Amino acid sequence: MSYRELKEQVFEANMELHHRKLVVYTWGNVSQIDRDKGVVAIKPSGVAYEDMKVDDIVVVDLDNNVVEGKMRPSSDTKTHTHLYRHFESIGGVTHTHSTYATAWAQAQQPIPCYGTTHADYAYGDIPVTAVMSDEQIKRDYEEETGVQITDCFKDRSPVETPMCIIAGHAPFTWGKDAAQSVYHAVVLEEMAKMAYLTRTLRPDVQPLKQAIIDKHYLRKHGKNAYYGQN
Ligand SMILES: O=C(CO)[C@@H](O)[C@@H](O)COP(=O)(O)O
Repeated sequence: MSYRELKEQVFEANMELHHRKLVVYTWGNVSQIDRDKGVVAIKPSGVAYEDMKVDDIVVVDLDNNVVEGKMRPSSDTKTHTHLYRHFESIGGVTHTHSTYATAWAQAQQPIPCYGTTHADYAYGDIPVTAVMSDEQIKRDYEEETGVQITDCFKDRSPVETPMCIIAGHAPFTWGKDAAQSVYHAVVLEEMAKMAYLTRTLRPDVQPLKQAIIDKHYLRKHGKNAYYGQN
């Protein structure tokens, strides 16, 4: 894929985030990797979605050096590249400050799987990172954000749970490409809203029983999946 094609896909994915009303002003970013070339295209930092153009998308390598582009890349670039280096199957990453997912992040609570809408997309709860230490914040904040995320996935699959919420901050989602990572950001926001409403209606509600989680997740994503047409 040419840099131009990669930048166009990343631009479209960023615009989809805006179109879905998951970002206000500049509060989010989407990237996509070309693993053959070892480069990532990402939104420029601090540019309003209304003003952004394809040529503003910045291409960086996996060590965060700018390879192409006149603008400074997203301030969260190091988190994105950390995820690409550690989750080898992913091709796109999205970060938003969408309201309900961010509320769970600020409450520093994982999002429990209360229903089948959630189980259709993520296998179990949505993990929340640990709160960063002062030392980590000083060391390399954006890289450490990535470390906090990958630490949550030592015992779980980033394919089965393509999303995480960052304590005190906001969500990150990922997928096979930029478009799918945005799709997961939209899904996460709906899941977070439903979970919030569920717990508000019934504070002592328990997570969905495992057999139903298994049924819903696996009928859509398991090796014998039968949901949809593929
Ligand atoms: O998390 C934050 C701000 O808290 C950032 O993701 C958000 O403002 C977007 O930053 P960039 O414009 O991508 O540098």
